[in-house]
Amino acid sequence: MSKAFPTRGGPPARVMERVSLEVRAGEFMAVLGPSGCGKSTLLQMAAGLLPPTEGVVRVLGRPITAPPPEAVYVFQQYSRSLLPWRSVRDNVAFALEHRIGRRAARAAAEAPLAQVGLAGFGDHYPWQLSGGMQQRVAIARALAAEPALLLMDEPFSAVDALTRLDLHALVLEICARRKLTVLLVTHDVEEAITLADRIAVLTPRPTTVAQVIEVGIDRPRDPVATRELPRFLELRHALLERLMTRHVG
Ligand SMILES: Nc1ncnc2c1ncn2[C@@H]1O[C@H](COP(=O)(O)OP(=O)(O)OP(=O)(O)O)[C@@H](O)[C@H]1O
Repeated sequence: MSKAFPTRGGPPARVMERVSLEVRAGEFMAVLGPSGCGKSTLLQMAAGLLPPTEGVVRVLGRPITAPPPEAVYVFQQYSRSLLPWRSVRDNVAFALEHRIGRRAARAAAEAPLAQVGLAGFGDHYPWQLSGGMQQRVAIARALAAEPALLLMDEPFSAVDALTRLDLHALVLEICARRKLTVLLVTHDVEEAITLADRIAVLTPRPTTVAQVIEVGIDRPRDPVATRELPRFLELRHALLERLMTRHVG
């Protein structure tokens, strides 16, 4: 698919040029690219939130023009995606209320909260929690919807480095337990290697897919020990070399 945005008076800004990417069922794919290359645009198109200028997005073989019911989206700005006037439990219940009603949704919120390590925090409000805990709430809300497809836009970039490692461990654990297909957009090379089965590397604008790399590190993975493996270091080196701006052009 291709994407161009209209500009005032000038020719359209071509952001994406014939991007073709297939995410296999049950796979964790990371999309890695330099800042501003169009990663969020790509994810929004995959989510049916933004139409491509040319081409088509298919989810489970169906062309989509609106967010598919199988998918949930986790945003970078958890503080903006949680509802501050609702308790943690009611934020998670929000994902289910339209299907099963408020009371049943509240009860169903407990399991995903426990799964992200927040059992006992249901009555707190988002603003009473740390950034990492708030992002856990957002992940619990995503899981509550029992999605087949999880779309994540730099979900860990707003938290500190140690919290990020904790959240990586959480995501690895969730993916080991549930059969999820994940598309994660990130500019963090180490995050992509730690979490993904394959990494799609994007070029600067107008964006195309430069390469799709098989990570080839066995699971279960530990986010700390994985960083010391020769394969991790080899991939990290190759990806950083490719993505650093001095190599662009
Ligand atoms: N609605 C829009 N109208 C015009 N231009 C847009 C629009 N949305 C995005 N762009 C442009 O498209 C390009 C890609 O933006 P996008 O946010 O997808 O990049 P990104 O790779 O996610 O960036 P970052 O890594 O900084 O988050 C940018 O140059 C941006 O200015």
